[in-house]
Amino acid sequence: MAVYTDITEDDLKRFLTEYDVGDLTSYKGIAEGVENSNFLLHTTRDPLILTLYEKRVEKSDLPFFLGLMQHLAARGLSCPLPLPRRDGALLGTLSGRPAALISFLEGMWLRKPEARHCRDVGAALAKMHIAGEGFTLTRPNALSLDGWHTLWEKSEARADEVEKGLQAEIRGELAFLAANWPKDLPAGVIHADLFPDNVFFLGDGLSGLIDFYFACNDLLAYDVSICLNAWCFEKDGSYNMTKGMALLEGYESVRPLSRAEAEALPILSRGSALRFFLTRLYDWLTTPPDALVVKKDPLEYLRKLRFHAAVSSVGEYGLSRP
Ligand SMILES: Nc1ncnc2c1ncn2[C@@H]1O[C@H](COP(=O)(O)OP(=O)(O)OP(=O)(O)O)[C@@H](O)[C@H]1O
Ligand SMILES: N[C@@H](CCO)C(=O)O
Repeated sequence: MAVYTDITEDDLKRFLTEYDVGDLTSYKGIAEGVENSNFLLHTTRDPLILTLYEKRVEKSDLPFFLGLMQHLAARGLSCPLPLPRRDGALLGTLSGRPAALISFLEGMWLRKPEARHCRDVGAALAKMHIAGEGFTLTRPNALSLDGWHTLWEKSEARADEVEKGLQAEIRGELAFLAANWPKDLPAGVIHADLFPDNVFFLGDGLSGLIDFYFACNDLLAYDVSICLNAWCFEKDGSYNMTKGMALLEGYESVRPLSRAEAEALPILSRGSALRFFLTRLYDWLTTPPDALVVKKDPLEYLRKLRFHAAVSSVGEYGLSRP
């Protein structure tokens, strides 16, 4: 589930008086997602999503996230649009949390994506990178090298409870990534969490991208590596070359990767696997057993990290280069 903060009908109705969205007819909590509390609202007009921002979202980052959705939507990317209140603000407060209303995006996320969907995602990611150009607000990636260290310090002492030997392995990995992380690759606004549950399909096509709450400024190819990790591995932990090839072809059909970006994919993928390993490990160790949220397996990302650490050429991802 992801309803950490409950709301009352009275409070919600009062909150909605600040907006020109019609009258509330029904609402319900949305079980999916792990970060924020989401509700689906039906009104006498369009359906809406109400998001209450929770622990990992800094309130000072919200203008970046909401402004980015506006910027991308204005440039033709299909993504939710935050609705302004009558006073023009995009953000209000409900049940003591920062809260926003965003437009409802039609579609469903795919439980079993195929290679053709990976191609669509690659192309959509590249379109997002291009649409993000000219967005004037900036937000450094809080979950890059420094953020990984901070997260790791919170879990390190208990890491071997999850798998013996983890402490030493992750210390070595952090040191390797710090010493070898690429610096001079093209950068811009990245989504940073484009997992299958954040991409909607309708009928045969991709209908839009959601959940921009990790978006930030970072290397564009790092975003590609996040998608390789999230879309191109099978449940048994093996890399699916056909999906990888399709995702990369889709991306390059819109924005070709430079040689330096292509060559950096193994280390970027290693870093992005570590990023999701670390947030999952932290949640694994700190989420109370009675919490209604489904904990995600950190070891899935440790296995992916090990795969990337063993890659010796980008051909192993399905990227053909002369
Ligand atoms: N604009 C939207 N239109 C339609 N449904 C939406 C929209 N935004 C969110 N949802 C629904 O709410 C669910 C959770 O949303 P979202 O992924 O933003 O939550 P989250 O807690 O940030 O999750 P995550 O674990 O992916 O970080 C989605 O899977 C989807 O069902
Ligand atoms: N997409 C993330 C959760 C949200 O950050 C994961 O699967 O670990």
